[in-house]
Amino acid sequence: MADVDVIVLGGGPVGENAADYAVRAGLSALIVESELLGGECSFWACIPSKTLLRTGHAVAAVRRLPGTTVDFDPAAVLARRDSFTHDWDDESQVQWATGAGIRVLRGTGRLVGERTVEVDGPSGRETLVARRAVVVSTGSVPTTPPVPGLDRVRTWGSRDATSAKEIPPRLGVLGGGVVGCEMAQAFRRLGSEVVLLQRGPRLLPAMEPFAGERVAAAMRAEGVDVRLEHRLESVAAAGDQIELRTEDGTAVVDELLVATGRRPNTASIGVDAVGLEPGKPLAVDDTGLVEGVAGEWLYAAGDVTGRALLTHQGKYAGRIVGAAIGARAAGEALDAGPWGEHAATADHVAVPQVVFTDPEVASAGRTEAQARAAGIDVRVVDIPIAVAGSSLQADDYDGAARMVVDTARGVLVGVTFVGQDVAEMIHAATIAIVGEVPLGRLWHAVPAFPTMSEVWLRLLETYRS
Ligand SMILES: Cc1cc2nc3c(=O)[nH]c(=O)nc-3n(C[C@H](O)[C@H](O)[C@H](O)COP(=O)(O)OP(=O)(O)OC[C@H]3O[C@@H](n4cnc5c(N)ncnc54)[C@H](O)[C@@H]3O)c2cc1C
Ligand SMILES: NC(=O)c1ccc[n+]([C@@H]2O[C@H](COP(=O)([O-])OP(=O)(O)OC[C@H]3O[C@@H](n4cnc5c(N)ncnc54)[C@H](O)[C@@H]3O)[C@@H](O)[C@H]2O)c1
Repeated sequence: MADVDVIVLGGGPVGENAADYAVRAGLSALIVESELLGGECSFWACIPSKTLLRTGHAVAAVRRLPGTTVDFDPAAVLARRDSFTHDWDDESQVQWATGAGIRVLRGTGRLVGERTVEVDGPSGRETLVARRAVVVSTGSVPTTPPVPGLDRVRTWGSRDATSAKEIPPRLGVLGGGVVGCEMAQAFRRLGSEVVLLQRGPRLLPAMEPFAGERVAAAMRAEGVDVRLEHRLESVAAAGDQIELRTEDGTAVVDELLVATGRRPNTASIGVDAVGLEPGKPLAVDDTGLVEGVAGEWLYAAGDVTGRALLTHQGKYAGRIVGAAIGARAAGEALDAGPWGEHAATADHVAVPQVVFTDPEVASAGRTEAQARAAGIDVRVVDIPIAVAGSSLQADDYDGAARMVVDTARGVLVGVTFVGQDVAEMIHAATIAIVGEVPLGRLWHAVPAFPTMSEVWLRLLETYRS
């Protein structure tokens, strides 16, 4: 038994937020964590991957200005990565949790019944029963495609790439999604020869087409061998190396990063004990309640729901879940309508994402194709990013902006920027989409001169002309 209101299964960024917001709502919370508190994001994903990219981008930015000479030491980049991951020690996160009033239990948990979790930990097996709710936030795991030989050679997953202690002379990357693109460029800039195989016609296929096209062009210009429409037919060990066989030849690499997507981590967490199918995402309503389980006690948030595999969006869902559990426990009516306090409405229409390549890709809301598929009449405005702010930022600044407008409502439904340093501009788009700011009013939001945000003025001028 556990003397606790809420048990959170999985202490990644999402579980931490759900527990924190349950405690803020006056409940007690306990996180069960099998590896490191802070999860994939802090130790193997967002944070280490961005440290591997950041120095290379800063160096490239400086080189775009005349009169500069700059170089960097890959070993120092790896050391900075190690400091951000605290050498894969979660003590500071445990201190945060304790300070926030959250209990942490080390061990591997699984659902065994209503509000009941069994945990195998260092001191044996325990069965815990939550008074109010269980939140599942066990994240996602990488998928492996059925390529002959792949199971018989040494491969890297994203964890191996982000925690690498040495830079391989030749790196193969299978998959041209976000992980594949970010890691291909990071390792290229750290000194690897990189070959990237993408089965489809474009990199970053979930984003606007020009995003992947520009990232591919930039990576090729710096020597990444980007092969589109490329099927990896088989893989074989070649001594200590790995031979990749494709329809038009072979490539030999020292390491092969498989970055072909992720699936929700529900295969062995006991969802069958509550009538759900293992391996499938946990479908939730907008308050985070798991669909198909009676009694309003089982919630889920983050990657495990398959909604938006992004830390910020999962944390948003975690905050909503914690608050919703608190409100239900207090007998309060939930504010669960669109944009209500207890509804993750933004998941459907206003998700921001940044791909931290150079050029960066920053998007919010829907792509043109997604908007049209949702039945929205759209007008699309495409312009280069060519304002005083961008020309000051870098010589020969090369960027592109797209705005997708719902013509019936006169509001933005999607924005994408591609270019150096565009990440920090995307929050304005998120605000305009969430706030459903009429374009007539947005016209009065005057961007400061000479910033890159003047691209907003050009987008609106083009739309009005
Ligand atoms: C290489 C890479 C880079 C990324 N970069 C970004 C980025 O820049 N920005 C961004 O927004 N997103 C990024 N993501 C996505 C981001 O990492 C995830 O969306 C985020 O980590 C999801 O958080 P989560 O809490 O749902 O799951 P996780 O972070 O995966 O946490 C789940 C936790 O549950 C624990 N757990 C699992 N099963 C059990 C069990 N049975 N018992 C107890 N504990 C368990 C795990 O040990 C883990 O700590 C990246 C992903 C990858 C792979
Ligand atoms: N900066 C960020 O926000 C960030 C960074 C990294 C990861 N993430 C998140 O992590 C998730 C997982 O990323 P991911 O890149 O692993 O998955 P993904 O789904 O984004 O991309 C996988 C890619 O692999 C390709 N692919 C699949 N099978 C293949 C095969 N057999 N051969 C060649 N190509 C193949 C797909 O066409 C796709 O482009 C993403 O959904 C993303 O949201 C976010």
